[in-house]
Amino acid sequence: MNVLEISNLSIHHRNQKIIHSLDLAIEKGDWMAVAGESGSGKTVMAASIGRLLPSELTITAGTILLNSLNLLTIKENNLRPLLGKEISYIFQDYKGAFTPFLTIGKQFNEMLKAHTGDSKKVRNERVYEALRLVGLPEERVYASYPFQLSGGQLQRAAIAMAMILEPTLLIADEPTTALDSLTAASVLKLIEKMQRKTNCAVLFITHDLRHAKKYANKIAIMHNGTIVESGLKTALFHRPEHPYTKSLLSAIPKLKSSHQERLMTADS
Ligand SMILES: Nc1ncnc2c1ncn2[C@@H]1O[C@H](COP(=O)(O)OP(=O)(O)OP(=O)(O)O)[C@@H](O)[C@H]1O
Repeated sequence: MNVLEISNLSIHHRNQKIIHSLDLAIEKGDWMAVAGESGSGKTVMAASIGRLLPSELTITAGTILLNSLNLLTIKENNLRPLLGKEISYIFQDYKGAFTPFLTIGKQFNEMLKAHTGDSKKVRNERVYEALRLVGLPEERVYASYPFQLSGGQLQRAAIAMAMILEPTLLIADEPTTALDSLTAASVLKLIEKMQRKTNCAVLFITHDLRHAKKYANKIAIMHNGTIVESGLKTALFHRPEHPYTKSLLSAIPKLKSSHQERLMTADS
């Protein structure tokens, strides 16, 4: 069954089409990578799912179903509790995941307070466990302000926050672009671990087809505001059909041997 089903989505900026006739389906446990050139509409598409678009962009057609619930027509009051609980986001700008003036622990606590009836003691235990799970020293990070953590630590904390309520859909919009390659690899492995634990669906926006190749089971290729081709990774890599997909694949650096390929994907 599809966790997420986007059908015939169109988004405009005034008279300009940003997204048009876009279809995408993601099943439970899928890691769907969306790749495509800069400006093709990946971020706008991802933001539209949680109705997080800036006001100048308008959804002009389509449906976005999350477990059969149309996110585009439900009332704002009913949508808000789903964000964080059913749909979580991780962004490239991990600094934006946290308010600068509150400790990380306080921000986790507020999140749990908003979505659960847990007591303070239970909330604290859950926060410690969530931070431990992503490999952070829980007591120190709990008491830290965002600026006291490194980029990699902050992105780990952002992942812990995104996953603490075990959402059905995790949307990761270029989560590693701002990180060095070793930290990026560890962050992607962490998302993989969290997905295995919860069996959530992952919508992974990336520039890097090597990341898509390594982590995703399905890939969608975006071009000029729509998805031109999508399907199982193996099929798409071995038998691309759309000319744009073919040109994108041919742009991946050619690898001389499987040994070199292993080296390349190990640090990416
Ligand atoms: N707030 C906005 N107002 C007007 N146009 C916008 C706005 N946000 C995005 N766009 C336009 O929508 C198109 C898609 O942008 P989007 O950020 O989704 O691309 P992208 O594929 O995510 O690119 P990148 O890989 O560089 O992040 C672009 O032409 C962009 O200029």
